[in-house]
Amino acid sequence: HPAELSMQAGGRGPNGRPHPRTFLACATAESEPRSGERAVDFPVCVVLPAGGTGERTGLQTPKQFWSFLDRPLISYTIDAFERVSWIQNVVVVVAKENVDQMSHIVQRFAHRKVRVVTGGCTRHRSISNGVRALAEDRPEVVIVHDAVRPFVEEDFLYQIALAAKEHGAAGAIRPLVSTVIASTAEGFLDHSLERSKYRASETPQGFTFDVISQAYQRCSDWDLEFGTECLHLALRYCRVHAKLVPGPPTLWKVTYRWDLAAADSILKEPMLRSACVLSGDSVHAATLVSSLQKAVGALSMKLHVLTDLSAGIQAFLMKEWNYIHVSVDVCRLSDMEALVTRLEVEKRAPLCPLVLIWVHLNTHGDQPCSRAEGDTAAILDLASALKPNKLLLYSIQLHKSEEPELWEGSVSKLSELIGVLVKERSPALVGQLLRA
Ligand SMILES: Nc1ccn([C@@H]2O[C@H](COP(=O)(O)OP(=O)(O)OP(=O)(O)O)[C@@H](O)[C@H]2O)c(=O)n1
Ligand SMILES: O=C(CO)[C@H](O)[C@H](O)COP(=O)(O)O
Repeated sequence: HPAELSMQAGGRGPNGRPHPRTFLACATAESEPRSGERAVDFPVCVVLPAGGTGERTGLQTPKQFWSFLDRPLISYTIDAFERVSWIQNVVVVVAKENVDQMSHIVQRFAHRKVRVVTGGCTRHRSISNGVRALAEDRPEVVIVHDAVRPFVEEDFLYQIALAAKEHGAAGAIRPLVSTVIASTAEGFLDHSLERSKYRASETPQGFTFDVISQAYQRCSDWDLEFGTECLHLALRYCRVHAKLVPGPPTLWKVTYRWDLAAADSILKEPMLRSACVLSGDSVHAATLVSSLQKAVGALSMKLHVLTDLSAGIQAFLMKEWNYIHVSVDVCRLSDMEALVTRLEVEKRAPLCPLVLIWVHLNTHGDQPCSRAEGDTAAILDLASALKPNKLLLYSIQLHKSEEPELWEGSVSKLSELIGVLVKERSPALVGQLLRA
């Protein structure tokens, strides 16, 4: 016997389609300053050079505008600075032809500390323009950070800011991965450097405002054209020996095409680890969730189970990237809409798309559930309306078999599907009915 799935539509427009929803355009929950971090007690501003073309990626789109989960790379980097409460302004330097695009990104992702400035034809010229734009602010310290290094952490920025204030300049370093050698004009080995004595210079780098602005005022056109190192300008033109601070490997610069793939997987990694399950209080749902806990454990995923949408769950709703809503036998569209409304209020302009998986558990009969054509269309409608708002709604149906082997197989399939949906976050599959 097919299960009795009743869909009760709610919150629909005159044409029967769900009302389009709009997230509030305000600061992201992810951008709120984290409490408990150490704060510097002097003014710090940031220059993000983002005026390059990204030639080495071989792509038409400059890498800083390459999209990850529907958000450009530059926006992740900006977010890493905006969430630091003691950073005042972020000057983003872009090529003239990208100023409009950048302003649109600032608006779309509700960046609130950003000023957009036009760059130059080399990295040094772009940074120099960015520093000049801070002349009126005259912060104590200026942090310079490549826009294409999105994974910088607050704790490391704190170390750089403090060292810059104390020593005039400071920069991140990493061990070299290859030995540096010099070649003769004919292409033969001339000499090699003793690798343990050298370090790779990375960003962030910090400078007192006076040091960085004087360095750029005094340096030559040759430096601006061919130089690659701000710390060198501080040494050469201000006699400041920068303090070198060992940084984490995640500071690496997106340079080649495969770096884009690495960035994509690092950005998605935290989203794979957990999901918030709204199970209701039915015994069948509890059985499903307990079996599912074990199955997703194999994917190194944890489930936080909540039995209803009542108060006290705000913390979970805010933190999570993935939600699983379990309905047993009766699937009410209005329940799903209540959850969606709650998520929209709690998450506000999420950094990345949220995954919402609606699990329909059928406990009647021995056949997989079927659904009337209209019900499937209603879910598809709701999912399409939510997609532009970064809520990806999927649905999976499964049958509660009394045969342990069949039941185990279904739960294992369900866990596999959840793993894939959470990992891929594919807009193409929203609203589709999957079967476990
Ligand atoms: N005229 C330039 C050139 C580079 N940059 C920025 O400097 C950072 C580091 O430079 P790099 O990795 O060399 O970027 P691209 O110059 O874009 O890359 P490529 O050399 O492959 O073209 C990047 O954020 C880049 O946008 C800049 O602001 N202005
Ligand atoms: O690490 C850096 C600072 O020292 C810069 O990112 C690096 O110098 C940029 O150089 P290029 O644009 O040639 O990659």
